[in-house]
Amino acid sequence: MSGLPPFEHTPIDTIPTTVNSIQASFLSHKTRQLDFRLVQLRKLYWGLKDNKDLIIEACKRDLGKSTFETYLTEVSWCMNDIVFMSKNLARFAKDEPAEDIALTNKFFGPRIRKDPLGTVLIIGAYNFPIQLSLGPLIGAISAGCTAVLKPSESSPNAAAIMQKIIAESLDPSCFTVIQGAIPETTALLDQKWDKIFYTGSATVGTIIAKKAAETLTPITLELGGRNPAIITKHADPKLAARRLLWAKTLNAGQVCVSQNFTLIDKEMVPAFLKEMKISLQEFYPQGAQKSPDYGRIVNLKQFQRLKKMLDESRGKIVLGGTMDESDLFIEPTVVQVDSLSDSLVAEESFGPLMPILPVTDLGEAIKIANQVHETPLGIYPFGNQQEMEKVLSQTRSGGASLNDGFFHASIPTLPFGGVGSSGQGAYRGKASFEVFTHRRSITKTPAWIEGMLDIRYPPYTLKKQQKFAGMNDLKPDFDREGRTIGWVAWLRGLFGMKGLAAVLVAAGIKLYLQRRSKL
Ligand SMILES: NC(=O)c1ccc[n+]([C@@H]2O[C@H](COP(=O)([O-])OP(=O)(O)OC[C@H]3O[C@@H](n4cnc5c(N)ncnc54)[C@H](O)[C@@H]3O)[C@@H](O)[C@H]2O)c1
Ligand SMILES: CC1=C(/C=C/C(C)=C/C=C/C(C)=C/C=C/C=C(C)/C=C/C=C(C)/C=C/C=C(\C)C=O)C(C)(C)CCC1
Repeated sequence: MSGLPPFEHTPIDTIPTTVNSIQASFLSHKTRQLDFRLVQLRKLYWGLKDNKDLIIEACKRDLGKSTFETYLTEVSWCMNDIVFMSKNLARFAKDEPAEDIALTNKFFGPRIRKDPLGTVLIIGAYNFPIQLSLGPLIGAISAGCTAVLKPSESSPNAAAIMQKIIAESLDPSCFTVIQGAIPETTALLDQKWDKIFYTGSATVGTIIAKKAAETLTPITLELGGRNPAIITKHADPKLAARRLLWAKTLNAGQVCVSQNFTLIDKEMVPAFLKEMKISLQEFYPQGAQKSPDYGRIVNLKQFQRLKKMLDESRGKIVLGGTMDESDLFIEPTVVQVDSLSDSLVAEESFGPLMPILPVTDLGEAIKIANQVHETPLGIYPFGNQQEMEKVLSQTRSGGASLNDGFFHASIPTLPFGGVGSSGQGAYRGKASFEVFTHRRSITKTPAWIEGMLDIRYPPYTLKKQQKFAGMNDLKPDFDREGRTIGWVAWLRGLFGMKGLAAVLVAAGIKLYLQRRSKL
């Protein structure tokens, strides 16, 4: 008896009614109250704390995740997220004075109200089943939305324990879990949502985006990888090996942001492989399969997909390579490949396979990185400062870690998301609140100002137009060639100043600003 609840598909015919009632709760306005949101968040915190051991057990069963990794990346991750939100929510939710408002418009008190988007659907992925489902849910609760969560059916124990925690901790009229796979998700997508937040593959992301487009439903898509690491000849091979091995062994490489392939200067290959071997031995002295720290592939289907990728590779296995289907175990495996079309480079592995492709120089590495995936989720250059800056300035990606594998993604309050085909929208920290929030622009026109507003009403006259232009038109600080014009020309344009007067005033302003910046 583990105490883990069973995973049970939600009957499909109940889905429309459930969604209707969650929508009705949004329209009851109770989630708009800040106190209500805070209480929900705090109850979820205690629900997680009280069920910590069951979550650890669930992730062990679903993914062979170690207690350490489940604690770090799932339980403590979400609990910290809640404490952070609870401490900052009042600040995030407060009306903001609008930025960049001209003096004449200040009278109308322009401000930004943070409105909840409404009723949202959150669809989770299997690899970090708790974090990738509850992270967005914490954002939705904070923003004042009501929500339905559809966890991944591929991590059924984690899905079931989340359902229990949510049912016991949160207001069931506002937040609920629907369990299931494609049929249940399809039934959910047939409902009208105010936002869909999806984490998973680009293939399913496309299905979601098409469905959402039918009703102009906004979406956030957190999609997949094919992320490059780049090692130049100036990199430290020991650091690169250790850090990239970590990024591919956490959760047995089932991490959307881990490197999918490594482009390595050919001079560095022997040193890098030597250090990789040492690091692997240090991480798992008795071998990865015997280590309690190393996870398993989520299911047989994914195991066989990874095996096929390795079998079809024309590369040479230089480290690891053992597999055990009965245990869903795949050893951390480094394969030296010689072509971009190799099965290990062409597809996202989402497992502990580490192809390395030798290149002649950084220029070639950047060219290949851009060719394989124009906009990956992450990019990981190792080299000197100049080389890493060059990688940043000549590539695009959702995020980047210099001199590391996906460090940026392990900082919980840094906005996280893809770009282009690796996703759209970002969350975590304040961004989790914002992604479920509409920034509603508001003004209030005072009654007493009516006399001054006269110029906006017909009948229109040239005099009214000139008055409006005098008040409203901005003076350009650029000339007809697109060049920024200096202080002297700008003052001349602004005040009609002539020659020496403009030069003197400009010099005076410049001197004043220089002195102030020194203070
Ligand atoms: N960017 C991120 O934050 C992030 C995080 C984790 C995983 N991923 C990506 O997700 C992929 C692996 O995760 P996965 O296998 O759980 O993804 P997946 O796309 O197979 O499944 C994700 C979710 O979509 C649902 N789903 C699957 N097929 C569907 C269909 N035809 N119609 C409607 N819904 C459907 C599933 O039930 C599940 O809840 C990888 O590509 C990985 O890179 C991205
Ligand atoms: C201790 C001192 C210092 C600081 C040390 C620091 C900052 C150590 C950091 C350790 C880290 C970052 C450990 C790793 C944690 C890994 C985590 C949290 C992994 C998270 C994985 C995630 C979120 C996966 C996501 C997956 C997704 C989205 C898709 O699949 C100094 C340096 C300050 C000095 C004093 C001592």
